[in-house]
Amino acid sequence: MVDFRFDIKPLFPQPIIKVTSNLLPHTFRGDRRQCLDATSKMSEIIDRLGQLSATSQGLNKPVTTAQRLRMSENQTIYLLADPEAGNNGCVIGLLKVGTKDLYLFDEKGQTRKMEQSPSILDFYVHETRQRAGLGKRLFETMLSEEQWTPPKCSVDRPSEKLLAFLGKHYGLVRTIPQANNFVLYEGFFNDAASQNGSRNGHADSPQRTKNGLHITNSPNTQLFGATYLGDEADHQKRFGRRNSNLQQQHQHLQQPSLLQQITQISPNGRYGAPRPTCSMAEIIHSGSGSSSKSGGGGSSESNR
Ligand SMILES: CC(=O)SCCNC(=O)CCNC(=O)[C@H](O)C(C)(C)COP(=O)(O)OP(=O)(O)OC[C@H]1O[C@@H](n2cnc3c(N)ncnc32)[C@H](O)[C@@H]1OP(=O)(O)O
Repeated sequence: MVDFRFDIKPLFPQPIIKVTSNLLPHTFRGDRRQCLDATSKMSEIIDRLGQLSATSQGLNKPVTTAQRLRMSENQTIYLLADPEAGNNGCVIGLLKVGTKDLYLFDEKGQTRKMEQSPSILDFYVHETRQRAGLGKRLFETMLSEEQWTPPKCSVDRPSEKLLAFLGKHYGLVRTIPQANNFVLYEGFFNDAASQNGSRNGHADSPQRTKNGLHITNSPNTQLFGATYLGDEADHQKRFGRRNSNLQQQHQHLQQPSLLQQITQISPNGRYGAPRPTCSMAEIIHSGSGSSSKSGGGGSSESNR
């Protein structure tokens, strides 16, 4: 468990607090001096937990820092503490979520732009307290506060532990292959609400031209060309199964002008630095025939 040189109790009047870009607990009340003191301590807590999370995931730099949260407009960190542990209390876990504008493939392989899509960005429970239900407690609090449901959340390159967590607690197993590092589950695009991804989310409906081609200004379209939106049978007749479509996309990528475009929209954040392979997400992505480095819209938080 993570303790600090200062008493965390004043910052944690309850075990789970929310922190946004002002770097103050959502419960905070105080004058200017207290505010400065609280932000400084919160920064220390966030940086420490962010670093521990990165280390446990084998990342070479943290996805979560106080500085990044301060610069963000739509991210929230949930922190779980045990204020009564030891002399000063200790912090046990962190969950960072936010909304992202993402270009995503739906179940039919059609590109959709999802605006303000709910995303799980970083999640960590201290090693000494894992598998005791604390992750679920943190996650449930987040779902209730954000008014999200699990299938409507995209997950930024989940670790094997997180994949297992989502499978166990929420029955999320079947994924929809993507060309970026976000993992989506079946149900993401379902029903009227999911057309919006969530209360916040909003999907651009694809525009169909006379010849059935779907053209948007999305990175997927820029990279792979327009997508055919005809009936499934017709689709298969024209293009064969999705694999052969992806093969065509791959050939399309060989063209120099497209390679240049890829460079121009080369990923940042999570994509920015090398990371050891061999996570389940890696298997899912390679199984879909798509490259996790081929863009697809929406910046990942780090290179998980
Ligand atoms: C977008 C991202 O943030 S990706 C990165 C996710 N974070 C990490 O991988 C960091 C290391 N892991 C952790 O911090 C934690 O394991 C978390 C946050 C994923 C889950 O928190 P926990 O408190 O362990 O979750 P909780 O106790 O509620 O649920 C337990 C379930 O999570 C999964 N899980 C947790 N730890 C493990 C593990 N070591 N191996 C496999 N599955 C695990 C399992 O499904 C487990 O159920 P089980 O014990 O019956 O097999």
